Amino acid sequence: MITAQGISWNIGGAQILDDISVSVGAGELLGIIGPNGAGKSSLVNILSGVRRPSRGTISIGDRDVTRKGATARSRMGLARSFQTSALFDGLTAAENVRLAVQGTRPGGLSLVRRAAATATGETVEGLLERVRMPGKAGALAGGLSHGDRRKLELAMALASEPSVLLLDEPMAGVSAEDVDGLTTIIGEVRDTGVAVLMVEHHMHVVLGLADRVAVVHHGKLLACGSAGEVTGDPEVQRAYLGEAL
Ligand SMILES: Nc1ncnc2c1ncn2[C@@H]1O[C@H](COP(=O)(O)OP(=O)(O)OP(=O)(O)O)[C@@H](O)[C@H]1O
Repeated sequence: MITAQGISWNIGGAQILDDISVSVGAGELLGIIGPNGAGKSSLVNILSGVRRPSRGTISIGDRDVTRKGATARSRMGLARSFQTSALFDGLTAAENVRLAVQGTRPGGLSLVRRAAATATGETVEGLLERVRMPGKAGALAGGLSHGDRRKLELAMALASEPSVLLLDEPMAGVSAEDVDGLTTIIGEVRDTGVAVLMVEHHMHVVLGLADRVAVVHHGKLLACGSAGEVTGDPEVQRAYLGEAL
């Protein structure tokens, strides 16, 4: 569904990404792991169109979107969540989701967007149910726990019924209990046929949930394969020296 080929990114004289190629198919979850500063968020920014790569190409479906911006890519079925919160704290959970749903309406539809999105889209209530927050529709976003805020952000990212979902640390700062809940929800999203690319530091989550895992280190793709393949890779083990894999 989304393919990046030979992506390099230089900025301010520094090479942040070096010849990275990854792809995620429909109904597949690719986990991206790597030490701090490895270039994971930079890769998500380039895939979503927030940043332009110095070299390489990006396709959504069979369309080359390398020169398309974030808005055009979102019209083609791409959605993302951010490492930092993008919620309106003074609005309720339902109001936040409603804004996200309304934001998806004016854009034109494309062939790549999932067929389900050609209808009016899921209702706000449906999205809140999907992230297990039906009872919190009226709660102010600013008063929600970290876990619920992450779920709400996920509901908002799902408002456009994306075919490709990019998640940048969707479980950052949440309790262990909420990590389990979010893991289940993200797995369900993948199982509906969405191509999910997830950057995440919770190693046990990535290794348990991802169909394939890509390891980024110093801007390079160190390994990509099943959880067993990457954890058994000596180069990956060296990159994570001292950390449990
Ligand atoms: N706009 C920018 N200008 C200059 N350097 C940048 C820019 N964006 C990112 N970098 C640098 O690129 C490197 C990779 O950053 P990035 O945020 O992609 O890493 P990361 O793997 O997501 O890290 P973390 O796990 O800590 O979030 C870092 O050294 C960062 O300082």
